[in-house]
Amino acid sequence: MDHFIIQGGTPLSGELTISGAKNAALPILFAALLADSQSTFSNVPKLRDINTTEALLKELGAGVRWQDEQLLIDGGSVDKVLAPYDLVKQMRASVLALGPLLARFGQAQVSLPGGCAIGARPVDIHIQGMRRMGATIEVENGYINAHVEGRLQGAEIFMDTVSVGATENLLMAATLAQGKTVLENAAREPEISDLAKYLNNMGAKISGAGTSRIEVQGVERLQGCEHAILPDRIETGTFLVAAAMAKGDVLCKNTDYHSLEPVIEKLREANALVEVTDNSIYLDMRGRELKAVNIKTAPHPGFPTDMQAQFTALNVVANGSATITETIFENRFMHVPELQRMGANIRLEGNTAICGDSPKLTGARVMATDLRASASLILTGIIASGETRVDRIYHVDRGYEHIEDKLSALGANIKRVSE
Ligand SMILES: CC(=O)N[C@H]1[C@@H](OP(=O)(O)OP(=O)(O)OC[C@H]2O[C@@H](n3ccc(=O)[nH]c3=O)[C@H](O)[C@@H]2O)O[C@H](CO)[C@@H](O)[C@@H]1O
Ligand SMILES: C=C(OP(=O)(O)O)C(=O)O
Repeated sequence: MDHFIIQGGTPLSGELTISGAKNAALPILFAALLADSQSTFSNVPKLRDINTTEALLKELGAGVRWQDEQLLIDGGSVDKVLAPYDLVKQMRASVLALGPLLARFGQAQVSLPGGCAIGARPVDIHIQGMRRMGATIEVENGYINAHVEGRLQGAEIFMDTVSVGATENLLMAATLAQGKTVLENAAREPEISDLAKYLNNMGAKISGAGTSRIEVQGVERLQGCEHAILPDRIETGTFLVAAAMAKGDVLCKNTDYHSLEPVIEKLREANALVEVTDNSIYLDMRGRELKAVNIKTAPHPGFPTDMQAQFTALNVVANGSATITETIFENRFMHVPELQRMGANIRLEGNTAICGDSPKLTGARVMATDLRASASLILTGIIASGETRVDRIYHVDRGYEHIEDKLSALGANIKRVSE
């Protein structure tokens, strides 16, 4: 298994180009299953999760190929409706195959994704919503077995928890349903708006994406089209935090500050100078005092849980004490014991981490437990004195494109070691 070796204490300065968003690309690539013709995607990040998605789409019979940095997906040849355990277990987002397969073929068999390091992550809201649309769904032998006679039927669906994945799955299913679907208490993440943009370009009739009430007028057929994946706000935020922690400066290009407002607000509160243009964000922390900030995660437009671990690391390096409260996932503090091994002064109380001053951070051998936890360990390793080894970096490769190359270009001393 690969690991990273980081020699800490190097300054960070420079610019980088932000990749396409993993969390937009995944639902959008699955949405290509709704069409009987080819879609062409640009700005698709090169990630392990994208490789897994390609493998699953191929398994279902879709045409999948890269051409000149664009990913071409043809749903016309899909001839299977079974998403097997071996692929789904590698990536929870595989459950997003359910809505498109059921809506287009009237049946789907998708392995239950199971829990993961950050929480149990059930998919009951996805299943209940599809039942409301007329599907018969049984969960047995670890699989979600769904079918519907004829087409799904439009329905009014109130989701009692704000769920990004359930909103996406039901939105995709509703595009080919008969009649009108209303999704109430829908998630408002920018990735949902990007999915709706793609679906509308395919011929869907969706309004209200990006608000908590989405209306979908079902259509009989969708066709492939071109789509550029929106920039990754979490990758952007991670690099902004890295520069703030290292008291350096960074220019993130090909990004979108609108989707990052809660994060930028917190970076300014931490005393960073942040300047934005239409497609770039510049952060300068040189010669400034980094101050700890209180964080409470919430669904968009609140502070994103996917930036929580990175801000925990920021607070460890910053002056003063502050609290980090995680409200989305019940177990998203796996990075804390690893950060403590590097000298971090953090105390956990329920769903809150209390971060105090940590006068001495030293390199250590630490283990990545999930994607963003891994990022927090890498960023702390860049600040700590001496050598840090980060094990199990396959988690990082799920969601960060060439993170070691991008950090090295900014001045970090980080090397991938393949065993
Ligand atoms: C691929 C992708 O886009 N992943 C993101 C997506 O995950 P994902 O879509 O899995 O997260 P959700 O928004 O669904 O989860 C939010 C909360 O709802 C709960 N829940 C969800 C569905 C359900 O049927 N029942 C239920 O109880 C979850 O356990 C969690 O506590 O949104 C999360 C919250 O912003 C992000 O951290 C992930 O990076
Ligand atoms: C939790 C994340 O992703 P996933 O939902 O794919 O596990 C993430 O991107 O931080």
